[in-house]
Amino acid sequence: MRAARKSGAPVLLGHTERVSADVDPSAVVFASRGVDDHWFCFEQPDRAGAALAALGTVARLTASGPARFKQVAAAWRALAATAVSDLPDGPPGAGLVAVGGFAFAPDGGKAPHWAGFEAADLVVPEVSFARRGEDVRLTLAALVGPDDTAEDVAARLAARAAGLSLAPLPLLDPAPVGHFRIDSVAPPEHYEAAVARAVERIRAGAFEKIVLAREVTVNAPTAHDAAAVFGVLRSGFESCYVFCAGRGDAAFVAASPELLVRREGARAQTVALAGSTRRSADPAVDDHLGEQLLRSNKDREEQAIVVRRIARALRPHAVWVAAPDEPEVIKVANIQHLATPIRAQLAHPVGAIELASLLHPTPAVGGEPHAMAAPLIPAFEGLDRGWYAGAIGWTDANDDGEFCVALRCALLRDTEARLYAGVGVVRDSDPASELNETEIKLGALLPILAG
Ligand SMILES: C=C(O[C@H]1C=CC=C(C(=O)O)[C@@H]1O)C(=O)O
Repeated sequence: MRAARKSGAPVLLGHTERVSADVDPSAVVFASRGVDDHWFCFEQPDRAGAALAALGTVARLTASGPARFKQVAAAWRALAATAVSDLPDGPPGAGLVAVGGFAFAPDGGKAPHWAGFEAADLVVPEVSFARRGEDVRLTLAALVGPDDTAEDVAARLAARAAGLSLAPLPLLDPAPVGHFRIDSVAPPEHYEAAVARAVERIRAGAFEKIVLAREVTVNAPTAHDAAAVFGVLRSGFESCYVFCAGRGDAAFVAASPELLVRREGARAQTVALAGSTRRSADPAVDDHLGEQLLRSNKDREEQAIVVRRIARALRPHAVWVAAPDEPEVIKVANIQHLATPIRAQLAHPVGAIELASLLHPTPAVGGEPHAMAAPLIPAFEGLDRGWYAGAIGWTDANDDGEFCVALRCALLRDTEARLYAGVGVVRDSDPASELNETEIKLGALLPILAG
């Protein structure tokens, strides 16, 4: 109150406390949503149950255009600079945070179905939970005005906390009654033709790589249940970033294998992910497929382009950037990829949002050189990517945070789901194989959403 009165402006207040290890942060958020609430759940189950789940809106920071990362970072910094909260303690993400996402394109998400998902869109939540292992913290936040009394603010926070429900996540109906309709928004032949045209341009020397995506819709007989879908994803894709961001009656949900950036103090971490092959239920065949991927010149080049660009983007801001010479194969439920973990020691304070902006879009989702490929992506794809292939995550009051790349995702609104999957196209890409690769990637969510 004193800080607000002194400045004459509202001040962000945060109170954090430890809660029982039994509290399931995402389940609480899903169960406690009101119709107008924004919500956000972000987990990586394999990393000691790492979770950040948030509900409600103290402030919403939005922007559009090429400076959108910078603009929301500045707005968050202004709020965090005068904030009053407990000393930082507990797992990453405990305390005051801003959570949300950035569309792939600077002005992305203009199509009607992306309504509510702004090109840069962070929410400072009223309630947030952070978990690592057995340590679960609850943070309650409010904007305190010069005329507020301590009793008013305490009553507001207590009312929010009292409205939280501990119900578990709902189960997905295993045998829904009715008919599901699956449609490729553009015919698959169009996609193959786009890949063929991109390959021609690459061979003519216009650019090195471009990522082209498809959109597939699933119309269900009843409304898609984002909470149940999230529950299935987090138990089937434990190594992935499983997230769900809610805006009104829409939810954007995913199980993404790709970290865009994690910033902890002066350390930044990312991964160069590209090159894909399917999984097999037979372990010997599965390993053989992984070996083939490691030996595929086409996939190695596709992935090396990503490593080079990330290192180039980080170097001007880092004391050192470290990456192994050879990629490794990572296996996710339905797919395997080439991956190179990349770490950097920052030379000066660059916040998590600025790091995301330096790296986004990597050639795992954009192209190389990006300036040449960028205008061709919407032209070849004929779709509004919205938040697909954008950056989703959170940042705290110290500008630490974590953003993943929104892959293997779907936008759910009522009975409609829109799924997105793309592939990296290089000079040796074969249109039919690339179409098949989109089917493998769509296979992460299709069986869950299409009954
Ligand atoms: C663009 C996507 O995946 C990227 C990440 C890993 C492997 C990729 C590939 O092999 O093409 C893509 O670059 C997607 O899943 O929609």
